[in-house]
Amino acid sequence: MSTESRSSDEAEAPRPGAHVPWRRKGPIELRRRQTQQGTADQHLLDTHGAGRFVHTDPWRVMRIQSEFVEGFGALAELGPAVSVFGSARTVPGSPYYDTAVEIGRLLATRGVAVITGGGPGSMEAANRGAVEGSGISVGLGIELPFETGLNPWVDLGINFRYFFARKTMFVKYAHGFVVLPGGLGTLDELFEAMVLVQTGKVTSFPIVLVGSRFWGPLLDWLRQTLVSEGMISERDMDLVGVADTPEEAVKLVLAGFEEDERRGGMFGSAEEEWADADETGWYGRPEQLGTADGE
Ligand SMILES: C/C(=C\CNc1ncnc2c1ncn2[C@@H]1O[C@H](COP(=O)(O)O)[C@@H](O)[C@H]1O)CO
Repeated sequence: MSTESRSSDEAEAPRPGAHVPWRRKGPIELRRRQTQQGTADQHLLDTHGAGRFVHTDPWRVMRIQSEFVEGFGALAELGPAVSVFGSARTVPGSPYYDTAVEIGRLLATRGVAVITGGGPGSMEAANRGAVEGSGISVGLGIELPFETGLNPWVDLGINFRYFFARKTMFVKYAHGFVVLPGGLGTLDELFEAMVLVQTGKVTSFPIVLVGSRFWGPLLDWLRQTLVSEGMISERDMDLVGVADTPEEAVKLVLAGFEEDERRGGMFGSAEEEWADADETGWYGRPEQLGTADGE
């Protein structure tokens, strides 16, 4: 590049041979005052700076990484599992609570582990059902300002600091979602799952909404507003199924799972999945296919 065509930023860059303080830290190059940050060893050994260092972004990246490592390690051998979502405020003894207990129990008796957010309400209920059904009861807790801790029915619990690391576990280790009535947290989890299926980041992943009375108005809005305004396609409405009983919910969520097992594994070939898409309505669209494992 000629000197004339350089941008003003580039014009400030040191010419070869010009003396400017310069350091390299792995892939990062530092010049001038940026070189005066001290070395990693200095930060580690300097007792005055130690407290501040743990609040830096590189340190946070290590913590984030460790959450993935811990989560992958703890759940790698879980076997077939379904994630169950629903309100943290569902009251024990209420119809929604009892429904969640029964869903957890039915999944457990079918040999399917139950994964929840590990909190109170419908999460606790589903974990309780899993224990009552002699199954595996998993809780992926989240550190919140108002600490609630893992519910007492969690047998395998992991506490996360970061929502996004925790969310990865819900999807990576489950073969489908059951979504009970809930508030913002539940809606967040539902829509994230729908987007992952819609965009082909996960495949053969049934999402079952429990309670047509509760979910009906939302589904009507999706159809009447999002579909009619062209924001989603009519086929996107097939990303979710609706059930009104625990038996129906478990049957729907395991139908996709059993279909997948019949094909010989967690992820049958993408081609096969798309070929079946019209019949089952569970799968996204071939033109949106990313990679089967979402990476
Ligand atoms: C609000 C209360 C406790 C909060 N404790 C939670 N512990 C674990 N996971 C939670 C908690 N709150 C929300 N979640 C996640 O969101 C979904 C429920 O949120 P909603 O807004 O109640 O629908 C749930 O699936 C969790 O993953 C005590 O009242």
